[in-house]
Amino acid sequence: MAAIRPKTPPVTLRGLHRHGALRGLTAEEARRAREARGRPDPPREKLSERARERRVPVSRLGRLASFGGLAVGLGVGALAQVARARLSGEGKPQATGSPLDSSPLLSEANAERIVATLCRVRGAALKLGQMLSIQDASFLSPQLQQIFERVRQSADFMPRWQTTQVLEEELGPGWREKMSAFEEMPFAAASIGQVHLGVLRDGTEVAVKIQYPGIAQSIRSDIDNLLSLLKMSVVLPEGLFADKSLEVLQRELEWECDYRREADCARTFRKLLRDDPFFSVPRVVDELTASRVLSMELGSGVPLDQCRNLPQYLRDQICANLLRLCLRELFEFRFMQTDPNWANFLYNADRHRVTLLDFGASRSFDKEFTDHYIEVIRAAADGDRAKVLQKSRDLKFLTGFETKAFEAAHVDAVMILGEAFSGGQPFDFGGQGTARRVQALLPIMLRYRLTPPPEQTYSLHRKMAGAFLACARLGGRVPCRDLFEERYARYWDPSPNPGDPPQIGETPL
Ligand SMILES: Nc1ncnc2c1ncn2[C@@H]1O[C@H](COP(=O)(O)OP(=O)(O)OP(=O)(O)O)[C@@H](O)[C@H]1O
Repeated sequence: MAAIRPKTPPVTLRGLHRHGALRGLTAEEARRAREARGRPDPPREKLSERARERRVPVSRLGRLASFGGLAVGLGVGALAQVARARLSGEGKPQATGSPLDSSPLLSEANAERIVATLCRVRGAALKLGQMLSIQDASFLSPQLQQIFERVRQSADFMPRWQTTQVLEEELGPGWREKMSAFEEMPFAAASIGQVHLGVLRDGTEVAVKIQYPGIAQSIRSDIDNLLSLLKMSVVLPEGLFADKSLEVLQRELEWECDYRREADCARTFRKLLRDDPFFSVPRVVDELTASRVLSMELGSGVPLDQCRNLPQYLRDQICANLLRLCLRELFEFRFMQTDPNWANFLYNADRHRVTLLDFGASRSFDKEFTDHYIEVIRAAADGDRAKVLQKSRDLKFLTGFETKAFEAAHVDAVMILGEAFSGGQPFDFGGQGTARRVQALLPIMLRYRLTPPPEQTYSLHRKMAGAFLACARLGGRVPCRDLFEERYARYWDPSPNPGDPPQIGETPL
């Protein structure tokens, strides 16, 4: 196999196949990749030092009390902040220009309060916070971004008695006998569950995700509580959290709380990606899975945010595969994992492969939707503004009665995204500021939108934006046009492809 040179020429689709993005690394390449990262592979994630053992408030009243306490604390903190500013003669805090602007409520002390409360109640509010924290910096004020980032890194975990209670209720009293070992201390704490290491009787290591109690029942009230708090502290752009988006968010969170559904989605993805040269999906362990417990084989590797120091050619390959996967999910499987959290992609340098995690936010797309959607991208890639407009109407993204200003902003946004798919050269995500340019159009789009976008686009756009952002942060150069052309040709090719995966039918989505 050809040795990899330190500097490789720009990535092309043929190059991807030939030079290895779509195959594993040799032992020597893996060694170099590890060296480039400067340390050996940790076997798995570790809980942040800031995480603390704390009971999750289960009853609605208990959760409300936590939010109420925060509101009072914030008010007091803000008054103190304003008083201090007056006494020291400071003016109003500087506006950042971001749509979610800062206010005295976001002082350092109040930031602490918000972080502590979100970590304690976890659930929907924490999930919403996480979703916001992976947005581009131009959208959230730096203070809010920092708050959510800290929440993301420091969620608390349940005490042992609460963990055991959920395990017994879900798996029965004999759950412990199904494993030869079970680590009492979780190695990851997430918004709606925490993850423990277990070892099956045959020696297989597994990740046992255990849902916090009361989370599923409190989605609606948690979202309402968090939004009231956000509205107290920041100016939310009109239309951003319109009823429709909240409805969609609520439904997605309900899906995420159903671990049986997530297990089904993981099995489906494992089947769909069984021959993929770059991505794998861990096996679901049925006997340790129920509505609030999900066990899967342990994946090894590091989350993508720790791949920023890899050599350029490896980052290019990772990014190309991320986009290849997005296109396959949407236009081949019509089934997509829509949570773009970096932590859901574990890169294993030894195998030069990525293990996919977290299928709770998976959903399917109907053929009529993808038929129109692929043509919107086609038109954008070809620079055809009139067709972008027409296809957006076909997609019901626009009614046809919008103002000219709105139509122009919409087409501009699509064309900016389409740039990635239009050039003959690999697209350099590091240098484009794509997300920032689209964000600049948001005020008009939020203000003049006549119809809520089709339901399927909420999670799709979150995923696409997340994938673009991941590629930008990794500074990847990707032959997007080639990837799209290949997918487009296959999409409209009537002859069944021998390599095509089976159609999904069994997953209730
Ligand atoms: N099979 C696995 N192998 C290795 N690590 C795992 C596995 N499953 C989960 N984890 C770890 O646990 C973390 C949380 O798991 P997961 O993302 O499935 O939970 P979640 O509640 O959906 O989290 P989030 O709120 O981050 O979306 C992952 O980011 C990863 O670090």
